Amino acid sequence: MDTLPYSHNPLGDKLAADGITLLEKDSFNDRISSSSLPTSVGLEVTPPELSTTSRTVNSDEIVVKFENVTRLYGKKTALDNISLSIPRGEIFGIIGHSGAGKTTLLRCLAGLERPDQGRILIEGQDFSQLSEKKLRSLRQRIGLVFQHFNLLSSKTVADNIALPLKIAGIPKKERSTRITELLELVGLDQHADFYPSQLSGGQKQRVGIARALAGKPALLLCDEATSALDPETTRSILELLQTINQKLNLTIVLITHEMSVIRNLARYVMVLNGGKIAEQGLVSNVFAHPREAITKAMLQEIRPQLPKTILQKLVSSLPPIPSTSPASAMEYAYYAILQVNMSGSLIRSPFIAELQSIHHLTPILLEGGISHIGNIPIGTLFLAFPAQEVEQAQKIIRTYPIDTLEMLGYVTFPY
Ligand SMILES: Nc1ncnc2c1ncn2[C@@H]1O[C@H](COP(=O)(O)OP(=O)(O)OP(=O)(O)O)[C@@H](O)[C@H]1O
Repeated sequence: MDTLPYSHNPLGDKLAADGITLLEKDSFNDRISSSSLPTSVGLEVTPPELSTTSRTVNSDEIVVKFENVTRLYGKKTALDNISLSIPRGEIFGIIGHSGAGKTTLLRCLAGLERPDQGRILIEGQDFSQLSEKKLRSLRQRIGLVFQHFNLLSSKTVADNIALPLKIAGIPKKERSTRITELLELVGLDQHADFYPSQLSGGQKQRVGIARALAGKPALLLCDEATSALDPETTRSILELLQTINQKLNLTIVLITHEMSVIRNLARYVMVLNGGKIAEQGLVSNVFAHPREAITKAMLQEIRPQLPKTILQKLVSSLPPIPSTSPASAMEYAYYAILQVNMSGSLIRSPFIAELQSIHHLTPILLEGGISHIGNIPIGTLFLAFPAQEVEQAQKIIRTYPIDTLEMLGYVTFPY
């Protein structure tokens, strides 16, 4: 008898309890009927929640729509008035700390929970109005990828992928063709007869992805799909998800606590905090111009950091000047450190050279780095200026199209 590793995965437990995709722990005996969904009307709308994009989308291109969704657990508001629209073929990331409401949102999205207020529409169908039976068939339009893969250990790779097809009543010959296609898509065509115990973590997740795609879903939900993987394997799984998104024009929702996953894969991001939307929009905009403290804090994960040796020596203000020394001596003994965040063409300009040659400042580059979101470069520089230069330096730097400028404090050199 197979045992699914649900215990590692709270969502897996909850999904198992609700009988979705991985259905019953041993038997997969829930029967899901296949159904075709009506196409929705073709009115021209621009999703207000994605106002950072100028793209105009047909309403029938919106695969997921939340309208003022609130979900309560007793007195606890797990989701508070959430509105979002996800156009077909997009990769949408949802990020937040533990307890932010990510799992609740995913469960609502998967049709496992009904909102207490508001509406959820998948391909124009209102989840909250559907009977259990219709809800089950709508769930078939949703593929789920789990953090801990949730494969059946006594079944081969091919049989794991076959399960949802069997449940959907797909004939054997068709199943076999589909499995061959899926194995090729996920790069496991040589592994059909392997058992999960013979696979690496990344290969197991490839099987999980193939299984989620078996029913040709309209939407792929990935719940911390790479959190159990090492960085190299994470990269290869993110590349696979990107290939799938492009080849199949499949809409993907990523739930994660890692900004690097959002940066590498998603086009849109929603930051959840305490059940509320902190901010949402194009990843390139939100990353370059984070408005909320929670977003800024989460972005620290992927921005370069000031070396610890310098951080430890930072003081927030210049120490009192000893009566025996002239003020200038004290100023000359200290450097002020500025953090400059910038994006786009400024990164490719001779910014530091200009500070020196045109403005006669003497910055020292302490630390820095550039990441790319799509083809937009986003960079951070930590610059040290002699304390007496820092006011002027801030004024001048603010005349450039930077994203943010922060004065971090003072430090003596050599550090
Ligand atoms: N069944 C429940 N009963 C009561 N409170 C709940 C229940 N499920 C979730 N909560 C609460 O709702 C809030 C959101 O929980 P949720 O699991 O959605 O957060 P999360 O962002 O997924 O966190 P994590 O990353 O730790 O899984 C939390 O405060 C949590 O304690």
